[in-house]
Amino acid sequence: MNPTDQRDIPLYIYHAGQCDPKKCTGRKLARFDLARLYDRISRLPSLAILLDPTAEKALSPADNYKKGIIVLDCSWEEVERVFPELTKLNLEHRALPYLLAGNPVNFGRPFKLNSAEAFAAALYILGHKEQAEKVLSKFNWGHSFLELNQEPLEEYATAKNSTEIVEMQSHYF
Ligand SMILES: C[S@@+](CC[C@H](N)C(=O)[O-])C[C@H]1O[C@@H](n2cnc3c(N)ncnc32)[C@H](O)[C@@H]1O
Repeated sequence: MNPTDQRDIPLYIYHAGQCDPKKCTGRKLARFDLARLYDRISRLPSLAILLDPTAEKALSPADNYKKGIIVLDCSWEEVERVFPELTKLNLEHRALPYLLAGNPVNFGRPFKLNSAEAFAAALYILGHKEQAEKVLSKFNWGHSFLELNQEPLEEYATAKNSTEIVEMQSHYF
């Protein structure tokens, strides 16, 4: 497990402008200064981790997160089109392991997390549990995400590497 670094990990959102601004969890995090919002790809910090549901490699505590974590806030219908466009950037693409959405839109659906849940899951796996809880505290469904996923999140946070995370997730299918 990573030694827990008490400093918050920088969180970035690339906002593709495809969702209802009133319901967008990424915009809400930016309003609370918990994440920084970008609407231009060129501004994204290089070498950061990009949470990409189409990535081949799973996020694990072995990943270097010092440059921050990026979420791409776009419509789920656009995911297959938009993520490949970002492969030209110098980012570390990582998928999250099996976890259930706790938000009312996709409640109980595996892998289909919203932006706030994706950040919280990554933070938890990387040993930044307090920051994960701070992110989720801004949403009235936030506790559901942690309750639904407590056991896998705790287990994933002990993994040595991506291969181990992939093995672990098979316990929850
Ligand atoms: C598709 S957007 C939808 C955002 C939603 N409209 C909202 O208001 O939060 C969710 C983003 O969270 C991240 N994400 C969600 N589930 C993921 C997974 N299983 N693996 C990696 N990233 C994931 C990705 O960056 C993805 O683009």
